[in-house]
Amino acid sequence: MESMEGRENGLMDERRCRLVNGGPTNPMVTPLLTDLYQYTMAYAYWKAGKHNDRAVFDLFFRKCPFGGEYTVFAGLEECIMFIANFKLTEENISFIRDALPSNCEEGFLDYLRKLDCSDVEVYAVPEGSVVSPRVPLLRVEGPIAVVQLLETTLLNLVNYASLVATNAARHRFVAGKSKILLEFGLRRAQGPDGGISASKYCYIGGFDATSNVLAGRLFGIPLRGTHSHAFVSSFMSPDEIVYKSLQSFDGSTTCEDFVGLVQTWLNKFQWSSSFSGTHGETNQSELAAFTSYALAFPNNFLALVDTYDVLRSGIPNFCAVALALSDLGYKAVGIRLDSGDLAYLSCESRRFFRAIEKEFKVPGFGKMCITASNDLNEETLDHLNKQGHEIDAFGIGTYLVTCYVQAALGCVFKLVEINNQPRIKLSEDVSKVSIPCKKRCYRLYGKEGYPLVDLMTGENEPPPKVAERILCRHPFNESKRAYVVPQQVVELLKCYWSGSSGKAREELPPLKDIRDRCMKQLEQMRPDHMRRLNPTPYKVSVSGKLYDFIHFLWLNEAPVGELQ
Ligand SMILES: Nc1ncnc2c1ncn2[C@@H]1O[C@H](COP(=O)(O)OP(=O)(O)OP(=O)(O)O)[C@@H](O)[C@H]1O
Ligand SMILES: O=P(O)(O)OC[C@H]1O[C@H](OP(=O)(O)OP(=O)(O)O)[C@H](O)[C@@H]1O
Ligand SMILES: O=C(O)c1cccnc1
Ligand SMILES: [Mg+2]
Repeated sequence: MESMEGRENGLMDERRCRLVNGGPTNPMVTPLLTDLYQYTMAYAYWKAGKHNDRAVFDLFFRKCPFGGEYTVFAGLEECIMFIANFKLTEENISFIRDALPSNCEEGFLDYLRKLDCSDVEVYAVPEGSVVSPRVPLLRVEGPIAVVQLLETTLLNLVNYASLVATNAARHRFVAGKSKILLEFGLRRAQGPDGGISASKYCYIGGFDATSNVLAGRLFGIPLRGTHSHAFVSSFMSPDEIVYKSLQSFDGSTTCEDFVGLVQTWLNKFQWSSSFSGTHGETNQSELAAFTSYALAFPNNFLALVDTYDVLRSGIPNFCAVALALSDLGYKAVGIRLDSGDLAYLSCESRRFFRAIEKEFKVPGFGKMCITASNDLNEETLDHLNKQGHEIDAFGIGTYLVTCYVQAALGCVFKLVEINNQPRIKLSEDVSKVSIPCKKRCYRLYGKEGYPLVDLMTGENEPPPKVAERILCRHPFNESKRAYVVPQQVVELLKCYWSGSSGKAREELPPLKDIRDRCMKQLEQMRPDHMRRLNPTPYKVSVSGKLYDFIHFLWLNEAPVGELQ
């Protein structure tokens, strides 16, 4: 399916420059896109003279979405652009003044006037990485009042991005590498930002293209599309077609009556022994629509074949037009099925295409691209695979972009250290206890090249070394521990923002590189972590030293109960 051909419109570099200078994609991403309590806390920190206390926060999630054991991290570029451009305007400041209680001191407004992220540092896992619960995706360090003000916006930028990228990756996993995946969700997405974000992050997660024109413009994502039922049903009869001539592909001849040529082909099916009985009269208004589309796009002809009757009308009509094009040296692209039993209809369509290739000696006709759409999701892709089908490309909208199976990822932003003092957040629910300290995080790989475990250590602990045995402990379950001899050690958190400190930081890569990273990392995962049913949990652990410290702090902070 080549219509509206994938245009890698070379915008990637231009886009990056625009972003660096212009800030996040969505102009609503400003310091006011936050919860009120971030400003009330900032005021209270300021009032207590504590606003410049040095804080470290971790942004992480607690459980992989969709019942899986992997998550794709996305949204980092937008976070860094937000931080780089974090500055309150006078208008913002006067709005905050009105939003806070009237007894708040004016001095706070002067403080807000000078506020930016020049004293903030962000360490993050590279965007497009496969990540696991509890491991910080971002570690944000800086004056507590400023970092507190970043919380909601950073969570907003990471939560949906990572959820939908993971959803896309899961659809890719079920569809298989060889299939074309098209994101068709804009009309069903949760508002304009939902639509644009879905297109960007589904591309990272492994989709090939989008129908969303603005996403193509903004991010250089390949654009693809077919046509709708409205186009088909807008035609009444072939008599409507006024401009009937079509030049051959090589420009050497002109067919003055392309409509007639199509009709000749349709008649041939009726007389051919191979096709007799497969169809009677086809729908003439549909034939008119297909013929018109071919006249408009002779190089990119495809047809939505389910408006009237796929096998009795859509397919023979499509084939008649495709064969007429073939007479003039053009190669049709294929069909789209948007209703009915997609497995059955795709197999029958393929059978018809192959029969035509054989009967009329048109090489390649049997390989015509079959696209399917209509409420597709991971589950239906899996069912289609089990039944056997002949679909080459899937157009997926609603279930993909709305993340129908799971509404949110549940990333949180927790204080782990203040003025070099580690902090812990306790909970009755062990999975909600935060892991204290400014940490370093590593991915340890085993002999077979698979990642074995993600390991968190204290900041000043020596890093794990290749071929050296290291104890990895479950952060909360005493009995779960293992020695690991890594064959490769990769540090996960890298510096992406260093304020005005001059410290070296990572470049923000083009979207295509982020997508490549994602594809590569997903391929590297051990297959049992990836399976849809009861996947093996991927291990996330802490060093022995960090384990001891967590439990020391836990006992220190938790009040001892008294039984009466
Ligand atoms: N072979 C198949 N196996 C499993 N699910 C399928 C198969 N073929 C289609 N589906 C799914 O079944 C559902 C059919 O939905 P529905 O009955 O609403 O559509 P339809 O009647 O085919 O088309 P429409 O109402 O849009 O004309 C869709 O979610 C589709 O993705
Ligand atoms: O089904 P989705 O995964 O959301 O994919 C996008 C859908 O949008 C289009 O039609 P639309 O749904 O607007 O109308 P139709 O289904 O009635 O043809 C298209 O034909 C798909 O069916
Ligand atoms: O191009 C298409 O076929 C398309 C685009 C959006 C939604 N449904 C279909
Ligand atoms: Mg639909």
